[in-house]
Amino acid sequence: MSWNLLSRWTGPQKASDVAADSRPENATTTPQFVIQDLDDNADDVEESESTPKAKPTTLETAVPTFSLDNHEETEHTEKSISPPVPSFPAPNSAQRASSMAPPPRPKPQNVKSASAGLMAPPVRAPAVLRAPPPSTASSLRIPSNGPLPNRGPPVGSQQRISSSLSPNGTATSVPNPRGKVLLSPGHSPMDWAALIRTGNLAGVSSFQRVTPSELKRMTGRKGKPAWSSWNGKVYNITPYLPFHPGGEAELMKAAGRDGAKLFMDVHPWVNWENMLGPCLVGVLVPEDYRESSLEDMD
Ligand code: HEM
Repeated sequence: MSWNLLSRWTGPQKASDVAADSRPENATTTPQFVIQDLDDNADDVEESESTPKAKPTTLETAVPTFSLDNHEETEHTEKSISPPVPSFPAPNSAQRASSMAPPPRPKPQNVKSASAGLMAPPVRAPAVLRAPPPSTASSLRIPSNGPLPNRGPPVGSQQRISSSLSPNGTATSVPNPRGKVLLSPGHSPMDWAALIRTGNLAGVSSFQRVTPSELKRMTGRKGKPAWSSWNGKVYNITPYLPFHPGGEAELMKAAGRDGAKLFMDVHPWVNWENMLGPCLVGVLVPEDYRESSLEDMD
């Protein structure tokens, strides 16, 4: 059956050329029949050539079961199967050869009475291993002389004298960002307040009429006093120079001229007239005051 069909499928003839009597009873010209027959043919070939084929087989050996009773036996089996754990680095390896030797074990101290339970005192290192004494050139060494850090200005210095109370117990000024200066002892604002209570500090015997040219000559230099005008009045600022918190140089800028603008630019809150009242020399008069006054008398 199979051989006849095979010769026809492979030949050039059509299915209609095949004789009706040569067809099997259930044979048709549809491909399904052909495929079915091919399958049958393949089975025949396989069976005839005995190609190895997987076949369901029944297990002849029983499935092993485990129980707690044979625990030791199982462990032993695993140990014997698993490979030995290698130590790292492996012996004779480069890592092992180059690695540092383990630190030596500390030698037991000479403990006289171990039963006492006390630790032995630390062993002093040999002198060659100890740090050398600090040399005089070391910049880290605390200086034996001079001011120590965070201990304030040196004793007897100007900063220490004027930074707190003065020797006579009065407050003194300290430098600050505004431009205050250090005042010498005995020249605090309190000292000035005490001084102006004593009387006249103008340096003149009587009230003066001061012309601008006269004011200009009173510069505080070449033995002359320092005068300055404020609101038409002339003041002798010479005695106040060492008491001025802004410094003598600053105050001297107003000498021989009107000091109102300089004064108000720096400290408009300060009361000039109250502070320099006993220093009042006189009033500022026009330059031709004498001539005009003489003319008025005529
Ligand atoms: C002639 C009359 C003057 C008097 C009575 C006087 C008085 C004072 C006083 C009481 C202070 C302390 C102010 C404070 O603590 O707040 C002071 C500070 C100062 N004064 Fe005068 N002063 C005078 C003129 C001047 C002039 C003419 C200048 C500048 C040209 C000047 C420059 C300063 C400066 C820079 C300070 C320090 C900064 C400050 O304290 O604000 N002063 N003066």
